[in-house]
Amino acid sequence: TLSMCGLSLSHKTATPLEKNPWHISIKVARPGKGVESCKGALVSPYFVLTAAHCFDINDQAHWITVDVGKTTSNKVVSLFSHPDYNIGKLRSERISEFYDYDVALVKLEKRVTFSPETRPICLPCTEGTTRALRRPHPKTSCQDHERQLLKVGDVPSFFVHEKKPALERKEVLIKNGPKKWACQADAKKATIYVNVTDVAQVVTPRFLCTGGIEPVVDPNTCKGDSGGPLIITQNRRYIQVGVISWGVFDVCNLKNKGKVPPYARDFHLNLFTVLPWLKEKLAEEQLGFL
Ligand SMILES: CO[C@H]1CCN(Cc2c(C)cc(C)c3[nH]ccc23)[C@H](CO)C1
Repeated sequence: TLSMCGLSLSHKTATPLEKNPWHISIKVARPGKGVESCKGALVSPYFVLTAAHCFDINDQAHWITVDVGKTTSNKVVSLFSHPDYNIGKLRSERISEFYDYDVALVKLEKRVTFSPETRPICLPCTEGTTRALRRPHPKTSCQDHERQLLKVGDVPSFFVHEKKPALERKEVLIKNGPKKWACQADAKKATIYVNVTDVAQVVTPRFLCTGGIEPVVDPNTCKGDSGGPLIITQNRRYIQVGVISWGVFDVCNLKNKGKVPPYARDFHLNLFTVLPWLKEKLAEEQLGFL
């Protein structure tokens, strides 16, 4: 049977992981170069969805540890970054980091046993999401999912920031209507994008944009939130629509002394734009892709 996705415990005494049972912490310990911290989401018994920029072409599998539920360092067997991800693609235009298609799947050595603190999140265009959206099966299409989840306008969503031992939910609005263009335009205020003439060079159609102060002040991501899920809640079920990719301003960087500018925006890889790749890589996970 297809196990239920996007379920969590929400009572007062539930633990942080029971409230966010899909939450995954990823660490890459590069000898002589320190540890890179990223987050991810459990999407099936074998796979964790995260950001491609968490990894480097020279990373060895045994440098990567993945904390799932209460067990730490599940062994990584393979890493599938999206084939169109290439952080150095615009180097010739003096744009040092390019985050298009910033998404990856980590395959674990051992399948994960689900438990109250270890459960998968729902992915768009799967049967699990059709059920979570309470849409009549099989009439529901992938386009129906997109229309229902990413409505035109300011779309309520959240990401999870890990502040040990807590997992804090940060509510943000996806600017998916008239505010989208101002959201994207602020990307040019990022330090490394000074040479960017047309923002469309770096903010490609793959991104969802959050942050800023209109209509309300949105919390911002930190570098260490990279790879975590951007989540939409429907009927108390959790559906991942994005992967935290990059931000204009790292609110956790102490040099920034916590003063956050109004142009602090965050960009998330929109999962609806990489469905063929997701479907191919997760073909054996019985998620029932539409
Ligand atoms: C475009 O120029 C910027 C690229 C990314 N930024 C780092 C960064 C990454 C890599 C990932 C996530 C999730 C971030 N959230 C906030 C910052 C941040 C720095 C600015 O801090 C320069």
